[in-house]
Amino acid sequence: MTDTAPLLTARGLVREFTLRGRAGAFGRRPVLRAVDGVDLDLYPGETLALVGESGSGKSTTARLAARLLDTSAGTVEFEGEDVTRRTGAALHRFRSGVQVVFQDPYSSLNPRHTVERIVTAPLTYQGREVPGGARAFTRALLERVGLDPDHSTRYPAQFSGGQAQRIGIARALAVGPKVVICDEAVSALDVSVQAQVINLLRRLQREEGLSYLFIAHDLAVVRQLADRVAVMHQGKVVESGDRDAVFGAPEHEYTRTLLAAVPRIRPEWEAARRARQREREATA
Ligand SMILES: Nc1ncnc2c1ncn2[C@@H]1O[C@H](COP(=O)(O)OP(=O)(O)OP(=O)(O)O)[C@@H](O)[C@H]1O
Repeated sequence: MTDTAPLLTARGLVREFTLRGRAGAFGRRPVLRAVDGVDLDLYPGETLALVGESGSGKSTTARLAARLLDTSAGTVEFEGEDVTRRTGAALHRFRSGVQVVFQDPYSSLNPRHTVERIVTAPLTYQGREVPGGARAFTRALLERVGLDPDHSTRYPAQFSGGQAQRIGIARALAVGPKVVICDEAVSALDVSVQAQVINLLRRLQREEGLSYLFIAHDLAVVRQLADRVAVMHQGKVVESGDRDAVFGAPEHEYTRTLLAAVPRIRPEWEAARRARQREREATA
């Protein structure tokens, strides 16, 4: 990885939130440092997973890297250019390169808009033409993510959770990004649906050379997808490296605790859960 330049780089990222509540000494309100000096490098074609317990700062880091949130300090670079303070058209150009898929597909898709309007919105928002027209463009995108192209005039509520997440992925792909930041993108899905969406992400990466910054608290999912892993604890990256090295021989005490806390799914529970899922699908 080191002989290629990283696509997306974070250096010394800091984000503080001013908390509500009574001001303390000198009239200052309490401040929470959610992200505390994070360095990250995402290389072309790889998946870098950001793991850590709830509240460790993963989502805030993702939002800073995607420029959805302003930094308190530190820089974000994309393809070697500092994008930390970009606005307007320059920010749009950055957004064409870096897209986000969020956790909850239903709340991140406008329920009153058709799929066609949803997936072409990033282009129209940026004032870009939709190549080949909205209908043909949407049909092609739906096919790419494994959905029926005839469903482009449907609304989000007419899709299952897994299908809705595929629409979220299609929307991210619409602008032709090199980086997709997946912020707990498969966490809300049932395990079997999760596996299908993970396979889709893998296929898209293979076919299109995408890079993923993959935020997840589920280490089993991370094992399936990540090339490298960065472990966050209290706003800092405490350990990072190749997936097998981090999982196989964790150096930091916190990583060992995190790995030890992974619930082992008992095979018989998983078999029963799958049977229930099949039943639900058969009666749907
Ligand atoms: N807008 C905000 N205002 C105040 N505090 C915030 C805000 N956003 C995040 N935080 C706080 O920052 C810390 C880090 O949150 P963040 O969501 O980044 O963690 P996380 O590792 O992604 O956790 P989770 O997996 O639960 O989403 C938490 O203590 C959270 O409460």
